[in-house]
Amino acid sequence: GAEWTYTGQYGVQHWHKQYPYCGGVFQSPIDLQTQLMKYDPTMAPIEVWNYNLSAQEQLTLGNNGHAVKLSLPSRMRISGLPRRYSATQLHFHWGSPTVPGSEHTINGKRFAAEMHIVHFNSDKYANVSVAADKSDGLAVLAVLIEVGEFNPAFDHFLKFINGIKYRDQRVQVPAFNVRDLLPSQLDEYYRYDGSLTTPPCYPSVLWTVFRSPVTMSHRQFLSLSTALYSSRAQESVPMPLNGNYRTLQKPDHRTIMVSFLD
Ligand SMILES: NS(=O)(=O)c1cc(-c2ccccc2)cc(-c2ccccc2)c1
Ligand SMILES: [Zn+2]
Repeated sequence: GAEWTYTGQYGVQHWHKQYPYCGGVFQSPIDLQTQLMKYDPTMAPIEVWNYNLSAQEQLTLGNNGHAVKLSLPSRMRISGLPRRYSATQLHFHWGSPTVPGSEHTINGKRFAAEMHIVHFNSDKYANVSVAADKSDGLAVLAVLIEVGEFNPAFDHFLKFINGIKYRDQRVQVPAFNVRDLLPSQLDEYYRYDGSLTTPPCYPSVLWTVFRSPVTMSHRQFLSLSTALYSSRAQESVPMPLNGNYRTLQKPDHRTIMVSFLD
């Protein structure tokens, strides 16, 4: 599609001109505020299937100019949701080394970064392209990231990040256990109906935001937040890729279901 960025003349306030849904309802991300929350005792722990990929398999790590993304095989699945969803990719949103850049906030607290594992409703749709604009098409697992303890799981792809510094660069990386990127507890999460947080902003995402953040070390976070450019290698002026998080959207009278009581 046409160009879009996070700042400037094609920044987040302008997306709706090229992508009408971006100006629509049920947009993401939102601030997960206590007063919008409702405990739902029927929300089961999220279960992941086939997340433990073997190192013999290779995944494509790419820089699409807006984020760093890792392709995932569709046999990776999640359950504990109203339907069964198959994975397609994971990617990250961050700020800068000194400015936090998660997309969702919790009672106004913004975290250093946020990882999204994108799944599509494989019970109902043949592939993610068909599912992407359907109201029951996508389910995204969101993991909030804080700077703290070193996390070896992130190094499975961070050690290759200098191979994809520029837009449209891709490398193959050995697969690994993607479960290790998730918090240890998958039973406590926020749930709401929302949208893609990038154009075309389809209102097609069942969001699951885990309550517990994960950590990566400051050195790992510097690598994620300073290694990439949104410009292509041959462009004369390199444009650092950071601050790739959308502004908070209106709650639009949505209720945020929570799987925990305290
Ligand atoms: N942030 S997100 O989770 O809502 C999201 C989902 C998908 C997505 C991916 C596959 C199928 C369908 C939707 C793609 C992006 C994206 C991020 C950076 C640049 C361009 C697109 C972002
Ligand atoms: Zn995302």
